[in-house]
Amino acid sequence: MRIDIVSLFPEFIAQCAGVGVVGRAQERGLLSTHGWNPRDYAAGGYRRVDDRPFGGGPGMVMMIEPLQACLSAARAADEAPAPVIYLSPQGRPLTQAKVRELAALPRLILLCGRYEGVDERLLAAEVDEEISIGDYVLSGGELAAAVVIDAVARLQEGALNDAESAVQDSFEGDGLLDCPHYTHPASHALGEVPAVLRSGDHAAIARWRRQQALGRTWLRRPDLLDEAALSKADRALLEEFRQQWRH
Ligand SMILES: c1cc(-c2cnc[nH]2)ccn1
Repeated sequence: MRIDIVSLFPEFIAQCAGVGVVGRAQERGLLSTHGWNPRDYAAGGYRRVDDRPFGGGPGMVMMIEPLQACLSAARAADEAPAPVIYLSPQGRPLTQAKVRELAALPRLILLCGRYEGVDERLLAAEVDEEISIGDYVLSGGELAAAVVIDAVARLQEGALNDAESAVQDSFEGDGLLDCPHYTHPASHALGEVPAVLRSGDHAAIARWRRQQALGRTWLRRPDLLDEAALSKADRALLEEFRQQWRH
């Protein structure tokens, strides 16, 4: 099995993949891992990979272009087809059933975000699946990628010296999924930044972000909604989202 990892810190993954079960699986030729750094595909002297979020707010968002070029290079490195998996809290929870499904593939491409996240247009165009390793926020996707690599390596024939069964951990889920994020450029072949985020109307922006978070949670993780203590305003926003979604 081949795993390509797109990350601003490929050395992190190389360290994790070089020891223990994963290191042994690589030595035995059961698995190979390959790191790709989007900064190597960023234009200009500063090799910029992130920019400020439209609509304001803290942190930075990873830009489309370096990631798109880096993913193209990773894909071209081997003829085997591979799903692109983005590690994020907005993803579907990783379960052992999913690990078994991934472990049976010839190849995976894992995309690790940093900062506030990745421009939503890149995700929409390039990502086949989002996976979360739990309902908490990490500093980036690398630790989650290391978890996926470890879990699928253990299922490679001959990786484990003895018959150990992998245990599926449950997690306490609460809160809502994040809203989509966008950064420069405002216009791109992959689409436009939603106008509200460029309006400068902070109340409208906050409303839109809350509604998107509620709507995404309803669509992707309704189980979390059952747990969340929604205000009257939240319920009205969500109902509006549901109406729009159904039309
Ligand atoms: C996968 C990724 C993440 C994450 C990526 N960047 C910040 N947190 C959290 C949980 N599962």
